[in-house]
Amino acid sequence: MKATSLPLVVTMGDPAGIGPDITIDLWRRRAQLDLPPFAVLGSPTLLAERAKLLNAEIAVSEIDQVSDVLSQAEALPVLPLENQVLAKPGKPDRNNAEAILEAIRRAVDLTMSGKAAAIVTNPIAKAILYDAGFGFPGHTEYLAELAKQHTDEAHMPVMMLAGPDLNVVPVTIHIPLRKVPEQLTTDLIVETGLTTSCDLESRFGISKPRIAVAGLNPHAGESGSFGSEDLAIIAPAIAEMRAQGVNAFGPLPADTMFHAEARRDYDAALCMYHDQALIPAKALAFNDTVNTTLGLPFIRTSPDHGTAFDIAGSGKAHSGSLLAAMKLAARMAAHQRKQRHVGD
Ligand SMILES: NC(=O)c1ccc[n+]([C@@H]2O[C@H](COP(=O)([O-])OP(=O)(O)OC[C@H]3O[C@@H](n4cnc5c(N)ncnc54)[C@H](O)[C@@H]3O)[C@@H](O)[C@H]2O)c1
Ligand SMILES: N[C@H](C(=O)O)[C@H](O)COP(=O)(O)O
Repeated sequence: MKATSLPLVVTMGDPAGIGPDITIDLWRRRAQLDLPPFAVLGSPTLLAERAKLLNAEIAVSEIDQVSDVLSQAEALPVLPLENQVLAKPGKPDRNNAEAILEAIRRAVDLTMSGKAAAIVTNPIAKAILYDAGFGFPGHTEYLAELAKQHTDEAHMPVMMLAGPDLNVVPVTIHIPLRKVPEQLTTDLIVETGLTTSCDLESRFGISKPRIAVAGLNPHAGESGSFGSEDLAIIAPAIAEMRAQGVNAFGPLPADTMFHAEARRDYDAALCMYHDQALIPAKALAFNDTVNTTLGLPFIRTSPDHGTAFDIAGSGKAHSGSLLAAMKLAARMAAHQRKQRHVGD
């Protein structure tokens, strides 16, 4: 494994999903994959059982602190959770909710206290957590709340799906489609665009990132004939972003902005709702795209897929997106370290 100054922390995700499977698969192939060092926040027993089920000949070791990762390379290093984890693959259980959330909380604590370089989250099933009283739509919004608890400042989290040939940002995220027009405001688009531009520069090293802004309606509204939001809400947001120094342009008709030639013109596409952004990203590169949260005081990445309960424990889960998430987290952490050195 590649030496970086601090390891990553990888959360267990829903233990009944494919998080354990893909984590085990990457560990099994760690030498050939040149993985950054990492510790899993999860259940050593569950991971050992899942490895056995998958016929993966790996050892699992319980560690006390993240730094123990650096001195042992033989067994998958796991920081055990205080909450109990009992899970059968493919059978989500709300009794695991506390453990799932504990892993996320502790990952933030470890990263904010400087013991880990970045957080990589395995997928969670949101409905299970809602049943158990979880009050946030997903990781993205929960991580912003945890960041606030650490810093006493509000943070607006921005979801970006980063793929080999396409970065997309949904301005509205986990809301019903019918609520998109009412929640889409010029201010929200501007704030999302500013964070995207700033973090593409500071975390990805892209100088003066080009931000293509999608329209909401067919043909970006066809001059107002197919809807008013493109002219009344999105165009003023682009003007404001440009006034604040962001290299933004649009609104573009969403159906023609994702083909290969169009993608060469921008570094990220700012999209108006979840599926407008995530469909092209996942269609182009499902196994290589990473979900990352911008706008927070720590680095977080995640695979672009969900818990895939239908294939958990079967050996069919592709681990490419988790691999890409780990590598991107390590790359962003290294970039941040380099920038801090320059600033010293
Ligand atoms: N980062 C996250 O925590 C995250 C991301 C997306 C969805 N989810 C959650 O996951 C749950 C299930 O969501 P879904 O069914 O819409 O999406 P999903 O990504 O879990 O599954 C969609 C389909 O893709 C397949 N698939 C997914 N990942 C795969 C992989 N790595 N290898 C091979 N096949 C794979 C699944 O078997 C399934 O057929 C939901 O509760 C959702 O909220 C979580
Ligand atoms: N919207 C994401 C997707 O569909 O891939 C997913 O739900 C993950 O969201 P969080 O990272 O907020 O859990």
